[in-house]
Amino acid sequence: MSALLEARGVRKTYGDHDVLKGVDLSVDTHHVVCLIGASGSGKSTLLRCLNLLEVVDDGEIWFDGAEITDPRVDVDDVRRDIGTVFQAFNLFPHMSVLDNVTLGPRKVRGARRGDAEERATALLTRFGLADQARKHPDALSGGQQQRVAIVRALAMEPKVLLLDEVTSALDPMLVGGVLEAVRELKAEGMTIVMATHEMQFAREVADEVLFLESGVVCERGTAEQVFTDPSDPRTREFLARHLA
Ligand SMILES: Nc1ncnc2c1ncn2[C@@H]1O[C@H](COP(=O)(O)OP(=O)(O)OP(=O)(O)O)[C@@H](O)[C@H]1O
Repeated sequence: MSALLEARGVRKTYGDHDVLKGVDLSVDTHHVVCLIGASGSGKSTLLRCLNLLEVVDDGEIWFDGAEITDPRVDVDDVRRDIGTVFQAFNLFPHMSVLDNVTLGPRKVRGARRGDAEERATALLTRFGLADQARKHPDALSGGQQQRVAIVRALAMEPKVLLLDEVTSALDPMLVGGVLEAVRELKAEGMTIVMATHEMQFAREVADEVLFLESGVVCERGTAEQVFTDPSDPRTREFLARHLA
């Protein structure tokens, strides 16, 4: 079976800074792929290339059997199926939690309000947010807001979820609840690509781990291989600092 989402030789340059230097990535359905690496190594940029928020300078992105970097592709169509959750939750502050979650299904997928609300309520309940549905985001903790952002992405029924440092902006006390939500998604078989600084979590959930340094994938393998027997000295050095 071919991969659901692939990057083939992706290059991205900002000015004279080569941020991605020919990155290959292959994500199978139901797999969790974790991107690890130092700040500035290119993890977020890679995720932004995968959902076409960035235009790649070279290489291709393939999704669901089609090359989506082909200029004839409708970007909005593609993004409907690729859910993305960012470090800063990016909820609409003037809308209730429920409206934040139902907006996409109603406006983009054309769902009826009643159906969208029913589904949103079921998702909010599953992620422990049923009591928050009528509140505005600023009445919620950062961890709750991030779980709403995950629910909002799920409400669009994406085929893959891209998670960009979803716990980095959170108080350490609130990280656990968000990681638990990701754990649940994995258990349900959601396909996920996740950039993270949470090494223990990556080790626990990843089917594959990619270690990026300066826009190059230095190491890739199962979590077991990468975390217990890394072959590249740069990975060893990084993990020695971050697994301590
Ligand atoms: N829009 C942009 N314009 C110019 N440079 C950028 C832009 N976006 C990212 N960069 C640069 O690209 C490099 C990679 O950034 P990126 O955010 O992808 O790294 P990262 O591995 O996700 O880092 P972090 O772990 O801190 O999120 C950094 O040097 C960053 O400054």
